[in-house]
Amino acid sequence: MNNNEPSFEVNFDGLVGPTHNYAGLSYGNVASLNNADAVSNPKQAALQGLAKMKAMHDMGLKQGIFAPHARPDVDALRRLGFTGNDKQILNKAAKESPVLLRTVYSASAMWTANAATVSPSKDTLDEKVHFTSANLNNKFHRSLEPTTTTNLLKAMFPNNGFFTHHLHLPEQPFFGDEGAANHTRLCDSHNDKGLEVFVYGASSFNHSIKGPVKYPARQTLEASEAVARLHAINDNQVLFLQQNPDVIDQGVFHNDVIAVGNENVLLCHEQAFIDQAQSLNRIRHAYLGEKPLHIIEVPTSEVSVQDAVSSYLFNSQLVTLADGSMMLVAPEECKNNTSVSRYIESMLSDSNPINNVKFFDLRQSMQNGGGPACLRLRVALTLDELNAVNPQVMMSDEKFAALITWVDKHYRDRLSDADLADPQLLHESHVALDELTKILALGSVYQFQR
Ligand SMILES: N=C(N)NCCC[C@H](NC(=O)CCC(=O)O)C(=O)O
Repeated sequence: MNNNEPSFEVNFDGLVGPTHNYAGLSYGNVASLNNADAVSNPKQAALQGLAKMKAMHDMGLKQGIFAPHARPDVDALRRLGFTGNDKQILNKAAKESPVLLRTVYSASAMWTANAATVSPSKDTLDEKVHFTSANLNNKFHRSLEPTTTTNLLKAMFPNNGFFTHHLHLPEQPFFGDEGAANHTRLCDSHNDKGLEVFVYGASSFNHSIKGPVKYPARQTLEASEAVARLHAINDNQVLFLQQNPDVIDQGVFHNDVIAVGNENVLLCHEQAFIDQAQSLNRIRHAYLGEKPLHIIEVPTSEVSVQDAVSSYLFNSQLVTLADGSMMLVAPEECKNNTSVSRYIESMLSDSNPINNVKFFDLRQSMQNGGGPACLRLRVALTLDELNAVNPQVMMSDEKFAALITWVDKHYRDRLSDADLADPQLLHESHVALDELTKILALGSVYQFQR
């Protein structure tokens, strides 16, 4: 099965936007709620993200940059009945509904694992790469993202001979879709046909499927099925599994908080899936590769669900290095958690392809429930497809330097709730993003530029 055609997994990381703040908007996401009143540092957040991107680039991996969205989204406030010019609207919202003001300021598009679901050309009937932006219907602040996400994806992947972009699913809870955070691809190597595993939290139509009782299930079975249909994924390359509803109720709001896959490795917690033994057997049975599939199941006795949620062990990235070995790209919180760091040590010495770990300080994002894997959208590409990507969105030493200068010039180092009423913040944000679209050659992707 293994072919020699070169192929790449490119990680497109969300560049943290200038209005990154803590607003407590994501019920079911423990970190978001715990830090609802914290003061953020957008500059540090952006620099932490860029440091990770640069480190990945320096390791020889292909790294891309996903631009932030324009915030505040004043049009959303207009749609909700606020009138006047931008400044008047922001003032009125600050007085009448501070919570709505927070939602339209959220920089949540930084978590690009939720931007879209991507199916590589090796998996699709027409042999094109398919993208469907996620509707992120479960949270109002995130439901503002899909249209701009699609504009950005089209500017990043402009060649319709290689890339197909689908409209996000209906904006309705029955089709709640959170993108690649609930989607893993298993294969011998990125240039082989993969098994696309879609993980859902609940079903909208089938009430015999028991969902969580405390926190919401953000991804529905019906949404996953629709995305697989849109992408025309070959039948033998798709699997739908249910996430364990009990762990959703303990703060595992996306599957990538409890499992991560890369090529022929699936690292997951013992409680990740419903009927775990049967779910894992379905994966083994459907796996198309010839190499051994490594399913590394982390026992509760070694890492509790609570430790998994607080350390974000499973929100690590798992990447294949040039020598074929795999590296865990983990948040620093894993190093500081005794049971998690002990587990990582033992996993690295066990016989499996993962034999290295690198820890990153992503605290600004982590405090909103976003770890290393939340910050990136994986796109597996052939060489021809890679050559068709807008080259200006790819990381390089020069691009890194330009982005650091840009962040230093435009970003504040402190943002609290009180700052959101300041219309100057909107102005600063627009000036910064207008300049960014030139650095990344994106064209007029934002509403304020049209
Ligand atoms: N697991 C993945 N792939 N992504 C993490 C997304 C975190 C995001 N947090 C937020 O949206 C918090 C915003 C706030 O409270 O200010 C969310 O809950 O959707």
